[in-house]
Amino acid sequence: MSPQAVKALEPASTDPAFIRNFCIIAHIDHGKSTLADRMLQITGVVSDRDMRAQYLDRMDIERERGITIKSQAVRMPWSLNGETFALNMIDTPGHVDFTYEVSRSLAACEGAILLVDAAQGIEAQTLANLYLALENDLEIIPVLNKIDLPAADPDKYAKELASLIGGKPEDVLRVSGKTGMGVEELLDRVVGRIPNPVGDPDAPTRAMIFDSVYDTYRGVVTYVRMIDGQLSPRERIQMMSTRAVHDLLEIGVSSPEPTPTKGLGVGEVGYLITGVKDVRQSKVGDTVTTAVKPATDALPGYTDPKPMVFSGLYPIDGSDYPILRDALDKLKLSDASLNYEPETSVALGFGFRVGFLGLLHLEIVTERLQREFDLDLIATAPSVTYEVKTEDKQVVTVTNPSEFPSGKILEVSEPMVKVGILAPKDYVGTIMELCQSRRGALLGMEYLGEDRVELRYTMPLGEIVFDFFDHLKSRTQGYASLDYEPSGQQAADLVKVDILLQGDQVDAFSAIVHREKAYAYGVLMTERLKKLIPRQQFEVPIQAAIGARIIARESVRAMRKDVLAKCYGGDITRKRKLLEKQKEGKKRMKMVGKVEVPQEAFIAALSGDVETKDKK
Ligand SMILES: Nc1nc2c(ncn2[C@@H]2O[C@H](COP(=O)(O)OP(=O)(O)OP(=O)(O)O)[C@@H](O)[C@H]2O)c(=O)[nH]1
Repeated sequence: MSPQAVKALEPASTDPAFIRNFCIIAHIDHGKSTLADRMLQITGVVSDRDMRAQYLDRMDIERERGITIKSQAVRMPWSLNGETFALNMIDTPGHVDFTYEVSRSLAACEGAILLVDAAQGIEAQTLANLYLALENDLEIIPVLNKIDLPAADPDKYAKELASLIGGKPEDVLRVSGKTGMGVEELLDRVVGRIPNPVGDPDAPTRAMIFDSVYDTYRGVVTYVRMIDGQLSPRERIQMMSTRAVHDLLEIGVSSPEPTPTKGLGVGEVGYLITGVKDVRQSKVGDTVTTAVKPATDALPGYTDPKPMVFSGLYPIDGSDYPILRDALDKLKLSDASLNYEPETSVALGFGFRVGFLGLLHLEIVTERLQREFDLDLIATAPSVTYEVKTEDKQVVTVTNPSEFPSGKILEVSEPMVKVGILAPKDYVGTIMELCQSRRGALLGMEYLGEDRVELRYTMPLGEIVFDFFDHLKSRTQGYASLDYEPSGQQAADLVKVDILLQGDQVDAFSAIVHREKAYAYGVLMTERLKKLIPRQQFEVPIQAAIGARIIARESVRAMRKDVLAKCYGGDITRKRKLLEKQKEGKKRMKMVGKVEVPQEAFIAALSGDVETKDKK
């Protein structure tokens, strides 16, 4: 390990004046992880030999998708004017779904590097993360990245950034995370511009939990930011929300691997291991204090984010249900934004209704469950929360279409979001057309610099969660970027469309859609299921209905003869092989009433991609 790296491991001097806590925030793909890589190398924490791209992106999914999902904290040493500082840097995710991760990282810092791709300029997430950082009173250091790119236009975007956050264009730093150019000057600016953390070393200890990860070998690893007092190894600590007391088995810093130190003082960022295996003992936002001299007031915790999208998760093999429950408990530890509760479906059996921050969050969680816990799952179509007022003035909250009350409905209201879309001005027309088709109402349009426009809409969340982002990207050659935030509920003419097989309703295929789109949904689903359901010994009528009214129908014709008919008199092995094949096939079937529906029918019928296949 390099001398600097060894230096980084010593706990910072008790004087927090030599500590700087900062994060890197930006729009997705503007280069946070690559810049973090260069910082790890330039400060000597990771040698050139050990360096690999996106070093801090730990999860396979992060590395495969090239996106950051979990905020990783790392300590780096940096000297300026003969003094050595401990820089605690937090790399953050850029996607709109992971704003919660960003907001937790920001609360542990005093400053933020606002990174903008010098070839793309300011994007929706740049603005969204900037507003979050300003809400946390962070010192902002504006930086243009990727200035090595031929398409980079730093002069143009320095002006844009300066007009956005104040200051002069010449104050905007210009770096390349790829080549390392300008990064040393940036580290100097971090030391010079970001205030050091403040706190009372003699007050009762208080540390804020800003992340926690479940490690199969070490149990729960809790990441904290020290506010007051200090923590030492072997100390007995207390979680203020549960009053639970634990022995501190290990305390240290990530530099970038977890490395034990002699303790943590005011302003420091590090990790604690207590050997606890129960995932609920270490809640993000909780305050850690010492058992011997506990603090009286807990720190302001995080507000758990409101899930924006719901989907039913069901194990394909019903006996995997307990494994799914434990897996969700474990994921919840490292992803506090995950909300779930048991749910049953006539067609799919026992599962969970899971709340996510957005579609990418849904995809990532489903992928993590399949990969880290070897679970084969069906995810029902994503839906949002509706408030349904019935004739007797009761208001029913519906997060699953099957909860939609039957009988006379007085009003249905749906969640709305305020949408911000940034794109080159040439795409304004196609974007407005798309938003209009999703029941969007234009709030305003502003020019940012000469050729970019920010469009603001209110739109039903239900019109965004499925494929709006994909359509927005494909209509604008990927140039448009999107951000949204909740903006209350609004009444709308919504109906529940049911799908019936042989007259039996299949709850997994029900959906709540706007009346104007009900017929199209019914036709789409009946046509799709006709392609996916194999022929049976009898005809299978497939119908779409609103209440008792049938709005679309298809049917799967009966199989003409017994599958063995053609081999009577044939040799016994062939007959046995055919029966074996038929039995194998049955294993993958879900019985819905008397109809055998293959698993892939549910998956294909519920996933958006079949829609695009249809379109193609
Ligand atoms: N030419 C050039 N490419 C860069 C530079 N920095 C990053 N990239 C490339 O830009 C892409 C995104 O880089 P990342 O560092 O993963 O971006 P990110 O902001 O961390 O992405 P998320 O974590 O998903 O938000 C990668 O292909 C990088 O190789 C740079 O300074 N110059």
